Amino acid sequence: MSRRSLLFMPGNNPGMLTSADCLEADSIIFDLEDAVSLKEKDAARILVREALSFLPLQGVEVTVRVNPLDSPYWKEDLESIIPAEPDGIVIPKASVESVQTMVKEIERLEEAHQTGKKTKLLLIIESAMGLIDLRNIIESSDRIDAILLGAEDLSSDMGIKRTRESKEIEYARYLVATAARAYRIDALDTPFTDIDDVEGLEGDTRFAKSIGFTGRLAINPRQIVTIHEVFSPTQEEIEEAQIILNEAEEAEKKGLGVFSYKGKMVDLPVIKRAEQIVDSARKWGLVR
Ligand SMILES: CC(=O)SCCNC(=O)CCNC(=O)[C@H](O)C(C)(C)COP(=O)(O)OP(=O)(O)OC[C@H]1O[C@@H](n2cnc3c(N)ncnc32)[C@H](O)[C@@H]1OP(=O)(O)O
Ligand SMILES: O=C([O-])CC(=O)C(=O)O
Ligand SMILES: [Mg+2]
Repeated sequence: MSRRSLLFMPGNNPGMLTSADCLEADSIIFDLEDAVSLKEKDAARILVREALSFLPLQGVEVTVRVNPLDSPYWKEDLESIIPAEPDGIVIPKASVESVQTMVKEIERLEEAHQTGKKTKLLLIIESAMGLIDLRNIIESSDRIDAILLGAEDLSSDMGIKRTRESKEIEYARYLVATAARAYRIDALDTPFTDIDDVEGLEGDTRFAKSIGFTGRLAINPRQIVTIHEVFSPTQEEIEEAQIILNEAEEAEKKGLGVFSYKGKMVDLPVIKRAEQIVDSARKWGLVR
């Protein structure tokens, strides 16, 4: 599954939860972790379970971010949420140990409640250790569908300051994007926290896309349009990709593996990129 946007909603906010399927996000994350205060943990867990069970939630992927392994909440979170069959569980502060322990519990609950579903995992990499152990973490379960970078916790773990320019998280971004692409799973970038800075969001998202991210997290519905615009191919890119694919078909008939288009060489990698563009345009309804 490829997602351009994943919108966070604090799990204790019923008004937001009920808007989940009408905000146009590709995916929603009902949060039980850092957007929910300690006093509200129990209330949020119940509300999210009810939302999953009784809201229509059609046409949008719905996942739940549980609390981390070193908290007293994660087990109760899973016990309450897995029977309500979310599409995925988002594991914060991911490590090999947290993935393996939570997968065991998820499997037990799926079996006990006969959910008939293989819940996907989306992992947040948000510590220095998480970054250097990335490969082992991704290989620790076959349910992992996406890697998310969590730059706020990462900065706090590293003792560094977050800036609008984000130079300080560049290495982490390259690592996460490259590792996720190596395993053919979604590479999802950290949220842009200044919700009023549309220009900043756009520039930062363009950079993320340019190094291999396939989507990013959002914290406010107003950020979705910009994120989708950046992660969707433009009409010009789609038209050019279609022309290249047509020309490639003609070249193939003539037995040519390489040809030129607008003075530039077209060979297999270029054709593959054109296919990717047309596939994603189809997926997002930008072409028939
Ligand atoms: C580092 C991390 O862990 S990030 C992940 C955890 N963080 C979160 O989940 C935060 C989610 N976002 C939010 O709570 C809010 O967007 C805030 C606090 C950042 C800003 O809130 P506001 O200033 O009220 O935003 P804004 O004025 O744009 O809200 C407009 C409308 O959108 C709604 N809205 C805002 N954010 C969201 C959201 N994430 N999901 C759904 N609806 C939302 C508001 O409820 C409001 O609705 P209304 O007009 O019916 O009252
Ligand atoms: O991963 C995220 O989306 C946000 C997060 O938890 C962080 O930045 O610490
Ligand atoms: Mg975090």
